[in-house]
Amino acid sequence: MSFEKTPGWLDWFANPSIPQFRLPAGAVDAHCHVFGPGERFPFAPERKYTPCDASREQLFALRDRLGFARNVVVQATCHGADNRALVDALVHSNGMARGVATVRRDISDADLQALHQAGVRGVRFNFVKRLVDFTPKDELLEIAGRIAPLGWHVVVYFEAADLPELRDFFTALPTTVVVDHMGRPDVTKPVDGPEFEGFVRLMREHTNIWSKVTCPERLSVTGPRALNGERAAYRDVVPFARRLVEEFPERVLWGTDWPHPNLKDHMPDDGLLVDFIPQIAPTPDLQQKLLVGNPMRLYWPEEV
Ligand SMILES: O=C(O)/C=C(\C=C(/O)C(=O)O)C(=O)O
Repeated sequence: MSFEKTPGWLDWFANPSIPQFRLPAGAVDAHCHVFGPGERFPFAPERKYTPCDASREQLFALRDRLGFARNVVVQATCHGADNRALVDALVHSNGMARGVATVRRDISDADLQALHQAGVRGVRFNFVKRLVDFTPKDELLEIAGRIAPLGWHVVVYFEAADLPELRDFFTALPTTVVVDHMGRPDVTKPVDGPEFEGFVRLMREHTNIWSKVTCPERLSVTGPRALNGERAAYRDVVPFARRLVEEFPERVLWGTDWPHPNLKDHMPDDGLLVDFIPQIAPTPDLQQKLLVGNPMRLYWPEEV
């Protein structure tokens, strides 16, 4: 079956630069996806976008080029709750990839066990309206109750404006909760303004809540333009990510978000994204926790 990409779709960056920042040994790309290939793993009928293909082989080649050792592959909404492409990537990673799946309330215990065997260690609850249809909170709580005994966690993706309405639901979850992309803050607002302060307070008051300090390319208004010839970019996102890294050094994760779905104005050079890391995690200790210690504790606890 062939699929026509959403009009205007931006394909992932074909020839990413080698980062100047040398990743620590054992670094984990803790947020990335695989798309199909559609011929082998059809995209879900209920999807809100149709991407290009982005195979496990291409993901692992990027991993090696950038200097990562491991991946956490997150189910993309274009595959709905059909986790076959994700599982295929995990079982062909020689144990170097773990996964975050999307499941529905009717999934059997046997299928949950099979996902665990393949390397899945979490489920994703997506609240971004342009990506998914509404799922009742009671269904999500039921799923969370079923995956908690497996030692899994819940990854949540939402728009900042929706946090007030979602806060009580997040704090009721019986697992570790990992927030995608810092809850998508409006970086044109002050980093110590009421909006982001609300997110920081959520993490401060609930030590089971983590955040990915990812996707400057999605959040930035200043964009990828480097300053004075430096390779640094997305400078307006730095204060937000750096605040979380410095205040919660044991509860942050980083990932490329390759192959970068639904970007509209540019496609980032993944090597440039890696060079963004020292700006938000300015010391070797913070980099070690962000890139190795924290993701290993969450996804490979048996090896820690
Ligand atoms: O890749 C991301 O994390 C962000 C996006 C898409 C998804 O997460 C997805 O389709 O699962 C987005 O903002 O469009």
